[in-house]
Amino acid sequence: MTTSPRAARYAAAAIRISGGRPLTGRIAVQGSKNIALHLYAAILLADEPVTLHRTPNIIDTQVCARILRRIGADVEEGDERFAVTPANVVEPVVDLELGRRVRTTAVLGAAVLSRAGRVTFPLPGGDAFCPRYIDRHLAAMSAAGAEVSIEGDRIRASFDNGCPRPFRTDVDTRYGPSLGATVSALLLAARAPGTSLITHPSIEPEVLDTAQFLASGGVDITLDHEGLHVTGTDRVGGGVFTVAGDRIEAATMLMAAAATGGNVHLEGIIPAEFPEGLVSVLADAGIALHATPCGTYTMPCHELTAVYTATGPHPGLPTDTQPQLTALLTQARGVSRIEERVYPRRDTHVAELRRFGAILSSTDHRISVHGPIRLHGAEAQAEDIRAVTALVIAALIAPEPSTIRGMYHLRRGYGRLLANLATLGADISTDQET
Ligand SMILES: CC(=O)N[C@H]1[C@@H](OP(=O)(O)OP(=O)(O)OC[C@H]2O[C@@H](n3ccc(=O)[nH]c3=O)[C@H](O)[C@@H]2O)O[C@H](CO)[C@@H](O)[C@@H]1O
Ligand SMILES: C=C(OP(=O)(O)O)C(=O)O
Repeated sequence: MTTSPRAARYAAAAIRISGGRPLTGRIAVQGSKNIALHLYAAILLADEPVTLHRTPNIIDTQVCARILRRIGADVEEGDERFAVTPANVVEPVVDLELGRRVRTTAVLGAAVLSRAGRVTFPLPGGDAFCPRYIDRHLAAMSAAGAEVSIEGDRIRASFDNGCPRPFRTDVDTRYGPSLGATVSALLLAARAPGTSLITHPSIEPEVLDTAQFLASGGVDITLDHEGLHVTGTDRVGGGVFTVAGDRIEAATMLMAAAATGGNVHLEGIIPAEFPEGLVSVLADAGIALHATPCGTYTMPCHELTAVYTATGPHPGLPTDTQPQLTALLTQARGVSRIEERVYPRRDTHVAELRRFGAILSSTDHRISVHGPIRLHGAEAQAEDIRAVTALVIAALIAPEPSTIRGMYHLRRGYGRLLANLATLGADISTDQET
């Protein structure tokens, strides 16, 4: 990931927390970071204006808005609102510096290729907790008829005849279906004149919501045992859409509350929006989710229990909740084991959690956590977006003051997480952000 001047400022900023108090109360969940980011790419296909509501106010959406502007779109950013009037002339480049800062760069690249017939984009950024491949994105581009070449960290793709042809592509990887490659393939197929087939697709909400967006714009999409069948159109409609609640932020908040012996009422996300794998591991640990008229409620949990679990593709346990779950399980009775199966490893939080007194180990993709442990205050450094929230949870448990650096990662994905924690009663402050 490249660093911007803002990233350098955030890197020096610290989050200060004095924990040891149960977090209790009611908060509103932001719109989903990952759904919003994939929709920002899909918007590039629309021939009519699009407005998204409930967009999270985070660094990643700001960076993508700038990328869209440089491509030529007329972009208007408001309070949790993002409106785009399509470009008459599409600049077929995902800005090389901005594109290195976000993960959806290859998906943006597919969108520009689909729309403009050619594109140059850099290798994506985002978290760097392990190698994150994009070969299935490039395979979808080739299958759609593009000539694809890689020069250093720059990828070029172009169609001879200026548009994608109907194609068949498989987006499976050794770690399961690729979410991002499924969306890239969808965006290419959406403008191909005929029916394409995407086999072994991811069915994460990011994919289904992007498919719904395209379907409402006139693209015919069906999912069956063979995969996603997509019949493209040469004119994609626009409209108004609302981004679903951020299930990862919601899960983080309820785990923070449970880890401190508190309970939380989450507005803007209902229990059915939490993946089954997450609901069942939380239930095994002793945390039940209840539906309320406008959200989700958790009861205080008196004793957390150790679990054996593994991350997996939707509707399994999301990899993006694994670090927070690791922190929570330091308070659960027994030895917990979590296998990371979406990535070869995702464990930058493990060594940092030890600074709080946690007893845990990590071997390749397996993490073991002993509990319950009385955590103490610590100074820790977060290296990625969910690791930072795992460390925040540890600091909320520890009664002594803690300092966590890595604010950039937090601001990349969460618009008001710290404010929400304060609303629940956390003693939390940050350095002045300039
Ligand atoms: C299926 C899944 O859970 N995907 C997660 C993944 O989406 P994201 O779209 O970022 O990543 P992918 O789903 O594409 O990657 C999943 C795995 O497949 C591998 N891979 C991917 C593409 C490719 O072309 N070749 C390849 O080998 C990756 O290296 C990774 O190990 O990270 C996001 C951020 O953490 C999460 O929100 C998503 O839930
Ligand atoms: C790893 C994540 O983000 P990104 O793919 O943007 O790096 C995440 O959302 O947990």
